[in-house]
Amino acid sequence: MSQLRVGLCQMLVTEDKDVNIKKADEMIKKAVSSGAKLVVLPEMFNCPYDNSYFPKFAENCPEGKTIQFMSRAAKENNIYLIGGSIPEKDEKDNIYNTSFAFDTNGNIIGKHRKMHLFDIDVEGGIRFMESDILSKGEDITVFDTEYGKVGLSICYDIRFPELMRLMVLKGARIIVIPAAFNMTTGPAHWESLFKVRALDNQVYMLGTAPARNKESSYTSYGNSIITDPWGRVVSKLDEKENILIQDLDLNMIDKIRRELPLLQHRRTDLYTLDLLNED
Ligand SMILES: NC(=O)CC(=O)C(=O)O
Repeated sequence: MSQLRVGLCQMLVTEDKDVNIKKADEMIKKAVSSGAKLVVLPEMFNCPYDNSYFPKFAENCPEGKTIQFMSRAAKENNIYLIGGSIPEKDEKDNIYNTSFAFDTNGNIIGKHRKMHLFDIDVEGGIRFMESDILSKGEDITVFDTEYGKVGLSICYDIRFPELMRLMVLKGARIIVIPAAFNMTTGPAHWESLFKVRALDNQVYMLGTAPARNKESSYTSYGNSIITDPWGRVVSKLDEKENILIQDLDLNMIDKIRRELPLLQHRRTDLYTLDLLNED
């Protein structure tokens, strides 16, 4: 398959989980009616991005209400669905920021627990400490689709080039990043990060953010974005609720990797990037 139409749902997240699920359902259907075959939701799409909400909104896998909804939505709409992220609770009550990916039959084909927690304190800007509540994920996530391998990470994970490169070494041709940058780091870093990660790794990068909600404690930057393997911004939203629909030319990945063989030119005789603890 050389073409893939994707739909990035930049939805407004509220304090009501049911309202959020309903909104996600409507936006997925709209993306599908525009021809999207892979649909992406934003980080923490069922819950305000705020530590105080995570325990209350957290769900166990696979029985959680949001997880069941996502599986149904993927199957009913015959799409690959990357379910942004939600607070996920394990059997020991540890809470993770987790992204679930579903195939067209509603099966979970990927599950990424945010690996790098967002603990920052910028003078005159934002302070956020995910690790006060959340636990770290341990696994790199790459899964197969009929369009090729897809890598999945969440928000702050994009700042770690080693993780992005490891996904590419595992075969990722598209990297999906459900995210929620803010009004300090968004204007400064969002677009540059998507451009440089696409350029370095010669992949499509897809970033889906929540729409900006001025009433929430954490203000999302929005600006959902797609960058291509040449490092260009292909398409981008502003801060408002909307769906970004875009065709990806998957042949471009091979063309650029052939013409400018960065991945082959790595000096692996001099340096390596090792994945520790691989199963
Ligand atoms: N919210 C995040 O995880 C990351 C973020 O906003 C940033 O890296 O900036």
